[in-house]
Amino acid sequence: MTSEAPLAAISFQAALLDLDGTLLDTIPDLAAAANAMLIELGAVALPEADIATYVGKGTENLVRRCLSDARVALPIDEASVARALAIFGRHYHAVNGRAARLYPGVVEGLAALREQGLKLAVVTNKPTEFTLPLLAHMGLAHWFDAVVCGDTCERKKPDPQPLLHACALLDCPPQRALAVGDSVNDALAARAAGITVLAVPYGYNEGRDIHELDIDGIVFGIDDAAAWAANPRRPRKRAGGHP
Ligand SMILES: O=C(O)COP(=O)(O)O
Repeated sequence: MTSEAPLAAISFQAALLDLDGTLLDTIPDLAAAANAMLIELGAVALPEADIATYVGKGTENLVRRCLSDARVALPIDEASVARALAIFGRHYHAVNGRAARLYPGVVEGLAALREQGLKLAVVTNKPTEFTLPLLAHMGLAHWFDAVVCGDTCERKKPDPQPLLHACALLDCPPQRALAVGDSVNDALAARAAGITVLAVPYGYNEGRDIHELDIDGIVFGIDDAAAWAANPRRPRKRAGGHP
């Protein structure tokens, strides 16, 4: 496909869905665990809205960004980060899924994508130890033919490796896959993998505006993404262009 080709020419075989900020609002649980960690380390708690901007590049990055926040200023040498990560993990396991909420249209959208014959995968930077229990707890696990987590591949999003791994697991050429995410990590990973990518506006995107992203369109939920997949309605934009 060239950058000018109409997207209507694509018949998608798989949807690769981001988790945090796309399928589920996980910020209340992530923030509760991060703040329990900070308090245990003798630091102040941070506002949930600020912690939300630290989500998207995996758990270790979230912990490092909390420790190095100017209001916290805890050491970020390897031993300190490893200790903080263990504390965060203990707290997150205790609350994972407790306050998490499905975004509107997720179940309807997953059903519609399946109805269209697409295989479904979750591709998240969240580690496996938290992802699998969360999908089970939220009643989502049965929808997915593959789950690729932050520690499944050598590299995380924004590297294309996890999306390409999901394509291989689903036996789907990248050109026939549709990624849906909420952040720059999803957009960059998909572009590098040659995968069509949509973004939802209600997620985290590290506090940035999704209009800055190089993507193929904005959709307002997974139900809207399914409608888009059935009838791609916007031409692919050049790098830097708005959707
Ligand atoms: O940083 C995270 O753990 C969240 O990752 P995700 O947005 O790729 O699901």
